[in-house]
Amino acid sequence: MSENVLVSGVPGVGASRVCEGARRELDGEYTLLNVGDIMLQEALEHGLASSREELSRLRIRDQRALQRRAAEHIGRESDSGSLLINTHLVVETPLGYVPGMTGEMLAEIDPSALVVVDAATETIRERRERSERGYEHFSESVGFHKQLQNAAAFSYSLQGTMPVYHLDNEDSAGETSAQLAAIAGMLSNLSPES
Ligand SMILES: Nc1ncnc2c1ncn2[C@@H]1O[C@H](COP(=O)(O)OP(=O)(O)O)[C@@H](O)[C@H]1O
Repeated sequence: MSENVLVSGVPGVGASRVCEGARRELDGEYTLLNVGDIMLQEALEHGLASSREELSRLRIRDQRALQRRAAEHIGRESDSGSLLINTHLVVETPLGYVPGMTGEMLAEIDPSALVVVDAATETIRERRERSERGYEHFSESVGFHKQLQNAAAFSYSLQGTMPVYHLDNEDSAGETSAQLAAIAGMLSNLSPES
């Protein structure tokens, strides 16, 4: 049976790097998808946005439609095997924070586990400054974003049956990747053969 593992982190915490490392360790057992990339691809195809920043500036209604399409895409991908899904549980927009997932998306993706990648607020700020990925449009409210994300994680958990796992990415990203790979591997081993 295939498993879907949702991985979330406040932008800059290192979730992408950790997911990429875990994917390599899992050696083909899981495919890595990034919800933001899928939404951006959909937005490009429909002429709605041409960058991640523009994506977060779309009307909430349009963001919802893109989220729905991304979930459908992921649902189709999960028919072919297990997925590591890098997403944001809480999205920062110029008008405030909005949920990165909806009940409808969760029902479509049906994750087996939700992993929150975490680090100290100051560490996240420093990583944003050092990174070339461009985090300039995010506000300084990293601590608040983290609080919302943690609240969102458990409220999403209540809507389904997935446990929430906390991963500390304060030190070596390689070690955090190995921990994520271990969780994903454990889930695969728990699954009954179908
Ligand atoms: N454990 C870590 N130690 C040091 N730097 C890290 C660690 N994890 C990530 N980084 C760095 O932090 C920056 C943001 O990481 P990235 O994976 O792009 O973040 P996210 O996907 O969470 O926005 C990158 O420059 C990355 O190399």
